[in-house]
Amino acid sequence: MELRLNSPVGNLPAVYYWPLCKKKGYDEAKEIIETIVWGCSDIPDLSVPLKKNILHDVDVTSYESMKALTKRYNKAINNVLLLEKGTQKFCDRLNRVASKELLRHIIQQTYSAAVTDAEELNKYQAFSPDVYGETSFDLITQMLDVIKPGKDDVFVDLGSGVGQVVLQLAGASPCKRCVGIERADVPAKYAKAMESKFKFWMQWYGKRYGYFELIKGDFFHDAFRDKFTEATVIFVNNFAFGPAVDHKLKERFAELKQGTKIVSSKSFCPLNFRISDRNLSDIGTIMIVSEIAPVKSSVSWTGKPVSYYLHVIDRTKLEKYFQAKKNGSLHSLFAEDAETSCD
Ligand SMILES: CC(=O)NCCCCNc1ncnc2c1ncn2[C@@H]1O[C@H](CN(CCCNC(=O)Nc2ccc(C(C)(C)C)cc2)C(C)C)[C@@H](O)[C@H]1O
Repeated sequence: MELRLNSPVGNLPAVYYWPLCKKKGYDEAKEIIETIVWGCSDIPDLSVPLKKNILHDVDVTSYESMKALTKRYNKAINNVLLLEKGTQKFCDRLNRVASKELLRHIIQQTYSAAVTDAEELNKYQAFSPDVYGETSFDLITQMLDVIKPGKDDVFVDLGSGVGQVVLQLAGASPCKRCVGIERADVPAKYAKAMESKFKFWMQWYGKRYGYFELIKGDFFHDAFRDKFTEATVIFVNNFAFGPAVDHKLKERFAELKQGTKIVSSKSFCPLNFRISDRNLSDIGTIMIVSEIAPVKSSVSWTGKPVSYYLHVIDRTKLEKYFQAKKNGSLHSLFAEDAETSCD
């Protein structure tokens, strides 16, 4: 016994099977109803019938009631598609960027469909993937408001897990490429399913998304050196990384393009780093670091507000240092204040 939902833009329908799934954090009947609401959200003519007729008097525990609900929704969608066929109205709502809230719903729906056994994913990760919509989604949205990536940007998530951040960037930003690199078998396996479910749902709603790839591998592997050199925006949730990994990342950052932005949960260089003859090999000599103030919601599990760090690659900092040194004005600029080093 199946329940079908027609695509509001005439693409392949979504198919659910009865009995529906209902477990911690995943209620398929609720998802069907939310998907019907979102499916109608771009069609003004349906906003009244949606409440008065389509969603009227639904019993999610009864197959007949759910079947009748999907029939009313599919009939309404078919009528609209027939009316709009070939008109400007149809073109106007096709391949637009999804709203933030719709994208949140799509990433949740993608995760629920792709990750069939959430227990298999280790749960100690900083932002456990099964509550992505309630936690990380807003944080990433805030970072996008700070970074404002454009159509010429190439985004990389270092250690991308099942790929939710990459999908959010692909759906919410104009980046020409979004890349995730994940080495562990289980998340990398689920990332494949996430990719296909995300593409299905974005087409179902008729929403646009940028080119993205979720790669399996260790981001330190030589094969991925070009992923660093081509990147212009890098996110790395390095809070739990050890000094060895952070050190090796700094070696990769030394090869980044001028102007590349790195956002991380632990800074790669002290905020008050000052170039001196004693720290010329530190990564701080080629990057400008700043703290991104936490929003109200971003408290960590310790309850205290956490900060994030923006690093911008700027080699002119080093050039200015040598220039100043050359024309001897250095000692006046940098009095004998405490020197800091990066490592
Ligand atoms: C030489 C050496 O020491 N090697 C050992 C270390 C290997 C390092 N190389 C790795 N390569 C590929 N993937 C690896 C390697 N290290 C570990 N991961 C994977 O990262 C995943 C965890 N990810 C999160 C997955 C979801 N993506 C996010 O949460 N992204 C994200 C990014 C930035 C932010 C902000 C901007 C807010 C800071 C927020 C979220 C983070 C915590 C690192 C796990 O699935 C790990 O398997």
